[in-house]
Amino acid sequence: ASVWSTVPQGPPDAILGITEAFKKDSNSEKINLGVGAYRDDKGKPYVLPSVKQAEQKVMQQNLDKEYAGITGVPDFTKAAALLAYGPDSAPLKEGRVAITQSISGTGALRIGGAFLQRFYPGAKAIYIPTPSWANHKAVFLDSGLEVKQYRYYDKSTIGLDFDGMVADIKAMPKGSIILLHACAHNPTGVDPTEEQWKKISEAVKEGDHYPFFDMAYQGFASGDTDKDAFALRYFVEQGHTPCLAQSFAKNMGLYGERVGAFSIVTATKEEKVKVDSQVKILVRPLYSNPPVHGARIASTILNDAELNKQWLGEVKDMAERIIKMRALLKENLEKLGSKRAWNHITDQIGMFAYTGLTAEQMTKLAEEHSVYATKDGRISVAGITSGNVGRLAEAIYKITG
Ligand SMILES: Cc1[nH+]cc(COP(=O)(O)O)c(CN[C@@H](CCC(=O)O)C(=O)O)c1O
Repeated sequence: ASVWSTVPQGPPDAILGITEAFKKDSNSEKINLGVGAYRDDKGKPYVLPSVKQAEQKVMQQNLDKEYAGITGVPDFTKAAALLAYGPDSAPLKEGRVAITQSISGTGALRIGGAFLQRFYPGAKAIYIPTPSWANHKAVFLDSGLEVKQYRYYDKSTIGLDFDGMVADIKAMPKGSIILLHACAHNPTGVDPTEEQWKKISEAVKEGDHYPFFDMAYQGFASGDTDKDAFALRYFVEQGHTPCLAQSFAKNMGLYGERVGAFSIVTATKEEKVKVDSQVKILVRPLYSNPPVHGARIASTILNDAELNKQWLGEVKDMAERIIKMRALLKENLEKLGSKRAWNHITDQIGMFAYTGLTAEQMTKLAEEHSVYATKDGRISVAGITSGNVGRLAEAIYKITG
């Protein structure tokens, strides 16, 4: 038999597989609400003008193509840490934040998972919300961690199961690792309020748990990068020493450039130096050092006052377009006479709306109406345009009434 004759056929990716199905559909009116990637009101991918300008600035510098250091472009990682933790962050000012560039958010999560597997003094298990991003479980299992779950989403209210979440945090063995979506929870779009975050911080501290923040949408949720970093910064102010995965895929539209960062808040500068050394030892055999182009673009935007201001405006515009599409979809469904309550569509925040539709209904949406989205009922609101929202509402109404 051939050497690979025993390789089994694997299933298509829950999220990226939707785009494949979408591409195969010849219906000119087809709508792709699958992958969480921003689209403009014409349904086209959007390269931010600030990114185009930053890229031109980078090209004009005629930089070389030498290897970056293992932890990447320093001007990028410094600026990424400042964006996340904020100018008033004590650990940042005291030089206690270890940070490395990563292959976008996924790479940051993977470095984090592997680092925790190697050095976390407690149980090598991570608790992720129910539900969570479809790739979280695989990233952490492949990092060698056990993956457990905590209650997060309440199907009956299509909102946060706050009591369940806090009860589960309190029930976790002391010193457990807990993954928290910093803002714009994927796939539900349901975020804790600031008051609820404060209680979650207390529960995490009570259990001496270790918080791992995944911030893939900073700026993209509310349109304000400081507001979207509230949970992370509050936890740090409360004395937690979290680690953080950052992605610039969505808020800078750098999806394919793979720009991200992984950081760890340490207790002292000495500890930070040791942690840095072990992150380098972990990254070197993984991919040695990261791609420089996307990081140079992001660094140019973050470090140039003019471009940074322009970028913040563009992120706000993207967030606002999504918020508008939420309202339009709800309006259209109500206009059609739908008997269902759709306020969750506008109450939710960030890239996704968790519709509450069943897997069968999502399959029908695709097969009968050429509307493509993930089977869990999540739709990427960014795929909605003023041109297709009417047809989308009709399709949903025909299926749900
Ligand atoms: C919560 C979360 N964390 C990390 C990532 C990783 O992103 P990146 O920086 O590109 O590695 C994503 C992207 N998830 C959307 C994009 C497609 C994907 O699944 O990947 C999505 O859920 O559609 C997330 O939604």
